[in-house]
Amino acid sequence: MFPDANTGYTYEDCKATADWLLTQTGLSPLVGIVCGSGLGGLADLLKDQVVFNYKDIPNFPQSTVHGHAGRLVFGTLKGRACVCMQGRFHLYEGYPIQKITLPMRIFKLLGVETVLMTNAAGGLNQDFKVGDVMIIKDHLNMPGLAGNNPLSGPNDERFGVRFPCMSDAYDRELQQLALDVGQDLGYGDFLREGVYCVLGGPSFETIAECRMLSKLGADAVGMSTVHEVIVARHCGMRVLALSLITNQAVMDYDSEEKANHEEVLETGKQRAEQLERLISTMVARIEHNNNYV
Ligand SMILES: O=P(O)(O)O[C@H]1O[C@H](CO)[C@@H](O)[C@H]1O
Ligand SMILES: Nc1nc2[nH]cnc2c(=O)[nH]1
Repeated sequence: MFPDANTGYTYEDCKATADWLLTQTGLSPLVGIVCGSGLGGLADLLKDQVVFNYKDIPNFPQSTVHGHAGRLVFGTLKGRACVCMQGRFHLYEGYPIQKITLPMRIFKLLGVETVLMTNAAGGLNQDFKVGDVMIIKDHLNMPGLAGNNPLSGPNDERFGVRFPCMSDAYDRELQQLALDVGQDLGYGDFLREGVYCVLGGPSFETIAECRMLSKLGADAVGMSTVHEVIVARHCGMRVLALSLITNQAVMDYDSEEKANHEEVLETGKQRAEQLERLISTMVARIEHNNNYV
């Protein structure tokens, strides 16, 4: 379970991949986007695309999950240079945790300052409905609490400090911007804020686990994002993360509901257009001197 120090990539490995990408694209993006399960349509909005299949990128893992296309898309969104992961990596795919978070360090070395992430998640908060979009304000990192943290192993100060702070993991100004943009677009009815809990997966939660996570303060549960957030914050990028509530977590022994990936992808399809508009409007309003227009 504990990552071997040797499974990490060196700064030079990451730099070689970033330089390889920069040479091919000539585009230095300020915004990086990570698409969750079934939410990869966002990448299709980029203009003047340069696309790489993950299998062609040096050091990159492969996407193995349905709903994660496995393409890195460079281009412009609302005139801003962006790079978009159409598909992310998860612990349950069997990759070491340093490997699933490698793209965050590549983002940093490409020049990215702001990372916008999406994911599909189960709703634990009884006030949430399927189709709600939760702005993540904090997380519970279950694999991390058990010792599986992407920063385990030797620390390279060129990326960041040995003991990074996580009380400011989710940028408060970006959260406010998401709320403002959501209100402007008329999405107030389905926009929520809350705490995301990451588990290892791939099995969904038992009823007792859902009840426990809810008591611990989690509003939504999933199998991703947090590892990427930790690595992105370690190297100084600002982060906003959004959870699409694709299913209600089952909390009741009388319930007939059963969590399944098909429902997750189906809800993604239904809300994709609004999520894409929310993110692309945010991209247009992010300023990179740390201000927002
Ligand atoms: O978090 P993303 O990548 O959106 O995917 C979520 O959806 C899958 C389960 O349906 C899991 O991989 C879970 O983490
Ligand atoms: N762990 C977990 N991940 C999800 N991804 C989408 N829905 C869920 C869920 O209910 N549980």
